[in-house]
Amino acid sequence: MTQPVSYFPPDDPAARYLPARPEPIMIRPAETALIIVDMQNAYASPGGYLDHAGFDVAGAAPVIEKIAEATAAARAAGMPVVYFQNGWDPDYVEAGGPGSPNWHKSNAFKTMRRKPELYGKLLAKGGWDYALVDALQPQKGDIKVAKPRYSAFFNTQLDSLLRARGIRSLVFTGVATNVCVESTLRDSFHLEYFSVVLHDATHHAGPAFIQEATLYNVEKFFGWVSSVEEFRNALAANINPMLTKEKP
Ligand SMILES: NC(=O)N/C=C\C(=O)O
Repeated sequence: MTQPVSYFPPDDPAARYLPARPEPIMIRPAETALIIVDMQNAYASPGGYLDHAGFDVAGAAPVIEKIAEATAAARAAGMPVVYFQNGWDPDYVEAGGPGSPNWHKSNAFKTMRRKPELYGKLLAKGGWDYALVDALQPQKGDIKVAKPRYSAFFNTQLDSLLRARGIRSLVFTGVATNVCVESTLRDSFHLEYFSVVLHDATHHAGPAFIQEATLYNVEKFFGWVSSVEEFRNALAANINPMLTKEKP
């Protein structure tokens, strides 16, 4: 067994050994949150914002199933589940207007300028596009974070909500790997969280190489990369393998 990264004694009985790249990492379920990034119709459904903007969303369907699996495993382990929802009020005041780079760079705004009939629909709170996909609905007690920009740590209560629960590790799923997942994960690194991406529970916006680019960045610079199966197995194990005689 490869020596894992750990911020606590790795033979803690409450800890779980999560295989990951570039090395395994120990997580304590009670100090870990499962993060579900922007699984809204906008990003994961045909007819949503990304689809209108010309991105291929076909890969989102298997990701929805994988996130459901990861969520069930997290719930069974007593791990908090956090849902992000990206967007703005229906008048787009929160989007910033021409004084904000968001108004110029957002592909939702570019699309609405090209197709004015979509104005007030894309990523507008209260609408279908903004809503979370039916298959991934929060349950009572889950944490919901509405975010107005790519990083969920910006202009939200996310950091306080996590710190108040003693969360030290984050496990990321959702869309888009290279935009909101990566932006939030980068900020999490600077805020001293240990972050893992479940690669098969994320989908990118853009060409296939950009998924690999983000996973490379995470593995090399900002965190760890694992899979839903490894996450499920780690949580299902009822004994910390670092306690056994086989430990390195
Ligand atoms: N959730 C995301 O990664 N969003 C990406 C693009 C956008 O919101 O315009």
